[in-house]
This record gives sequence, C-alpha cells and structure tokens, in this order.
Amino acid sequence: MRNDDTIRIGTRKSKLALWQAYHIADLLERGGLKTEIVKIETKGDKILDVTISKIGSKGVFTEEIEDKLQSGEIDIAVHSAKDMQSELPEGFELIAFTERERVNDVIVSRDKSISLADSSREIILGTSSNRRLATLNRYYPHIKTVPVRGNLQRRIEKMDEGQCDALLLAFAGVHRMEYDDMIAEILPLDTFTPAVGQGSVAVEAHANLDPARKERIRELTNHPETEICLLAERSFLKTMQGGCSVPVYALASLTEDKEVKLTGGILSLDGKEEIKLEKHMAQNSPETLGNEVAYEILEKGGDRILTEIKKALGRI
Ligand SMILES: NCc1[nH]cc(CCC(=O)O)c1CC(=O)O
Repeated sequence: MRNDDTIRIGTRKSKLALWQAYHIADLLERGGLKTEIVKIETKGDKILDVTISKIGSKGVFTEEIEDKLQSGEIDIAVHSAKDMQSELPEGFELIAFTERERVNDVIVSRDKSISLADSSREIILGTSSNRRLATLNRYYPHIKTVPVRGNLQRRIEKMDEGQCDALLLAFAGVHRMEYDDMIAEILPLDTFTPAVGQGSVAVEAHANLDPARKERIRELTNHPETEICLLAERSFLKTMQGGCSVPVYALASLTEDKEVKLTGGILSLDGKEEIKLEKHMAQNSPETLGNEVAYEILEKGGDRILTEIKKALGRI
C-alpha cells in the first residue's frame, strides 16, 4: 500500500475509455478524494485490423491493466461494464457499477432518414458484433453489413470514407462522445436486446486494495439498482459460458413490486433460431435469477445452439 491518498485510476487511452475514467474521477473528487488518471496501452488497442473474435484470446483489453492493479501501480481500473468477461482472473473483482445510461443500440448516420425496418432501399450497415449480426439476420434480413472496427471516431471516419451508410452502435458510447445529432434511429429493446452490461461503467480492483479505500470508492461510484441488474445479467452470461463473440444477450430491470426482472436469450449466428426467456425474482438474489434463466435456456436448446456457434467460430 502506498501512503498517499490519491486514487490512481487506470484506463485505456481511447476517447471513450478516457471519458469513463474522468467520469469516475469526477464522482470520487465530488466525495473529496484526489485522483490521477493513468493511461495504459493494451494488446487490443494495438491490433486494429482483425476482428476481436479472430484475436480470440480472453482479456486482450484488460491484461496490461490487471498487471498494474495487481502490482499496486494503480488502485482501480475503469471499463465499459459490457466489455468485462463474466469471470475475472483470480484476485480481481468489479467493486462498483455506475448508474446505467439508456441501454439501447442505435443507428448512426449522416443520413437521418435511414431506418432498419425500411426494406425499400439498400442500406449497408457497419458492425462487427456477432450479437448485432445475428439480430439483423433474424429481424432485418434485408440489411447488408460490412465489418467495421476501431474506436468510435475511427468507425465514423470509415463511414464517411464510404465503407458503409450507417453504423450500429450502443447509445451510451455515441452519447458520451457527443454524436447524438447523428442518431438516425433508436432500436427497440424487444428485438435488439443489448449486450450484458451495456451502458454502465464498471470499476475493477484487485483483492490487495485496502478495504477502507475500496469501501469509500464503492460508496461514491456504485449505483445499487444498476448493480443488482448487472449482477443478474453477468451471472446469466457466466452460466451461458458465451464469451463476447457469441450472440447472447440479457437485460435486467427492477419492477415496481421490488423484484428484479431478467430477459435473456441466445441467437444462432444466422438468426434462424432464438431462445428467449423472462423471469423475475426477489432483489436479494439477482445471481440466482441469472443462473436460472441461463439454465432454462440451455436446457431448451440453447446448449445445442451454443455448441454450433462455438464450432462455427472455431472454438472447439
Ligand atoms: N464493443 C465496444 C464497446 N464497449 C462499450 C461500448 C459503448 C458503451 C457502453 O455500452 O457502455 C462500445 C461501443 C459499442 O458497442 O457501440
């Protein structure tokens, strides 16, 4: 343990990552803590021209950051919650989740008249996410896609270079980067159920972080309602054993009668099959809820779909 009281916050260097890190710094400083941002380059940031599902290895965006958490060079790391694997390496945990932003996926374009449901015109949509591709195959089969990677700014540049007419992105990132005026359409949650954790910022720590510091950081950054929802979603993901390149989705919310409701599902890559389920449970057992929804989906055929997907992705 260092003896000064500045909280060192580790983050990737992209604009979105920095926005998230400064957001956490702001919450901590409002509570009277001093902060310092430590920018860290990861393997995933260096490899821009292959899709992440082809790089394959777990933690391409987190390994270097976790090394610095473990050594105590940084106290916490800040990530988009949805980028975090459902199981962290031994000794690491997510200690807080910030209040969730609007969770929807959106269409971003220079042409605001673009709409996914409009099959009368040809739209080429940029996305590299298997969840989004499978959802398009199922609900909007007339839409053509091209893979587009890189940070948000780079993706918009690629669109402006003519690689695609529009991009399919998470509202949260678009809003944080202040591209709201390019949002052509906010996609409905019943077809485009978002990825687990979408819209919330997660704070990661190592078990060697001083408990009093950890508790103070948690008090200032954690949003308890969001945390309950994310615990349900993340335990769903863990039981599904999906990994980030599998079209698995889940969205939890709190109900008026103080329960947590979870909708989870899996799609085949071609979108021909979808198994989707909704359940609710008392708020004190979000993880049990996540497990139960996952087990039931696996039992109802999700297991077979998952095996087929992993085979197609070359994972088994
Ligand atoms: N997959 C990358 C990623 N990770 C987090 C966000 C956006 C912010 C968020 O959902 O928290 C994005 C961009 C996107 O999917 O459009």
